[in-house]
Amino acid sequence: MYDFARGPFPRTRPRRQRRHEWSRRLVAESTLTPSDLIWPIFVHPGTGAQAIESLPGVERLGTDKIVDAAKRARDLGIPAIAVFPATPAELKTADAAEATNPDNLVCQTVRQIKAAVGDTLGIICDVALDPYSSHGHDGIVRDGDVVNDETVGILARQAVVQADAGCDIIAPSDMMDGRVGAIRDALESAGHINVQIMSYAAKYASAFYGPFREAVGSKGNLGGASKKTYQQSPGQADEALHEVALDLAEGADSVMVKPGMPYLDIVTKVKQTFGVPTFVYQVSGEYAMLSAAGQLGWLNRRDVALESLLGFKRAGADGILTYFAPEAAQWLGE
Ligand SMILES: NCC(=O)CCC(=O)O
Ligand SMILES: [Mg+2]
Repeated sequence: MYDFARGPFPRTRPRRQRRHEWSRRLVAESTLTPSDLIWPIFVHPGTGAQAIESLPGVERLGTDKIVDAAKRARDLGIPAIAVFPATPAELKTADAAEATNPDNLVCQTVRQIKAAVGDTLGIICDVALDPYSSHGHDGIVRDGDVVNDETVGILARQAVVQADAGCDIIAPSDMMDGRVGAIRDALESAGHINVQIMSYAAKYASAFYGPFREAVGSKGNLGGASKKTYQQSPGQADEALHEVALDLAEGADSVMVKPGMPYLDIVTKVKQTFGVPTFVYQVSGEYAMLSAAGQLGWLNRRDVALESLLGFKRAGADGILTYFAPEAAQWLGE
């Protein structure tokens, strides 16, 4: 029928299905649940909680706080946490020896959490030297170069001490070539055949990591130096697929893209190309940006956080590392 006063009636009206909340739910293509979230937690060797100025709402947790945080994660339905240490300055050295100390802060924390929650919560540990090195780089520096193969040998030992402590998922974030294969071999040789590897396969040399470096105290160590000789340049997409292919061939169980929001196209490409568990890290700068706008009243914290997380799911991510994890899980449960 044609109404000459009003023009043609659209036969297809996408708005029909948007009219009611039940209908929007019924046609929803992507959903977000607490099971999609991984909570990165900062730990320090003392007691009490320390604020992190550039990450409002995020704290470094002392030894008396960490078990409660782990239980909170579990009770909120968050499947796994990632533990990051703020290593005291006096333990940082050029050779990052503390990284392979079986009694370092991360290993102690993992043992403490596992003793309390067992296998009801997964624990992820980063493998990289930056929280332990006096120069702030992820690897060993020789003549100004971050040397690959020598670093890989240390990373493999770091992975084994973390697995010995009870870590469930080893997450190499260093971007050295060949480290996934070396870590896999080292884990197998040490009997850790069921310890997973979640590889930071496509990690970009990004300006969004600033607040994290404040949180683990590596900012001053790094000074103005960049990580561009090992992390990917922001314009690279094919190279990300190459990196993912290499890490899968070397034995990674899952892969990660990092940062998140500026790299959603990479998440989609990785998921569509490989069809493997694909994670994305909504990094500290992304959290800081959304939090700051929320504090200023320019954006609604809850709404932008949940929208950004759902966006990662729509892009193809199977899970998201995010500092919003406990808050988001709580919002999702309301
Ligand atoms: N390896 C973990 C990180 O580097 C996190 C970066 C961030 O949240 O900015
Ligand atoms: Mg690589």
